[in-house]
Amino acid sequence: QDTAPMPPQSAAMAASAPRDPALKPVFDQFGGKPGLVTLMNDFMDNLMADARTRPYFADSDREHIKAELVDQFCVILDGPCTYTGKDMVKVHRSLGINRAAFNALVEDLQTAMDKNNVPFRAQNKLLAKLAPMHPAVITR
Ligand code: HEM
Repeated sequence: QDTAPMPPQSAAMAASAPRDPALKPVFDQFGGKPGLVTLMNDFMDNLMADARTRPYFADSDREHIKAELVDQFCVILDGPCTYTGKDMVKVHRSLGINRAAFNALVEDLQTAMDKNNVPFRAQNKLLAKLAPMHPAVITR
């Protein structure tokens, strides 16, 4: 069908994929949008304290990234937000990110979620949505 909607091809589109209403309780377990703001502060602190990830973020606009991440994760968790940030492929393609750096970032996110008492199952729901994005982010 020429008019059939295309399925998401990659993480580039995942943030704009159809929302999943089953995730609404998970959004609440993250503390809603205020919870995501706090989470992203801790997440970025972890990324900057981690020698594996710090080099990527040291010269970036970290306040801007945090704000975009709040909106993006809010959308992923079916919260009342809109992601207006850049395309995932375009943002990451010149950064030379490998699987080790990706895994390090996920660990730093998990540590931040633990600190914010996000229930383990809710953590896994988010991580399950992020994992398929790796082809958009990893370039080497
Ligand atoms: C699923 C994994 C990831 C997601 C969902 C994600 C999401 C994002 C978002 C939403 C932005 C902001 C986009 C904008 O400015 O409009 C961003 C920027 C950025 N991300 Fe990621 N990211 C991921 C993985 C990574 C990894 C593994 C690294 C490096 C270790 C990384 C490094 C960066 C950097 C340095 C920027 C800023 C780029 C710039 O300002 O030019 N990201 N990311």
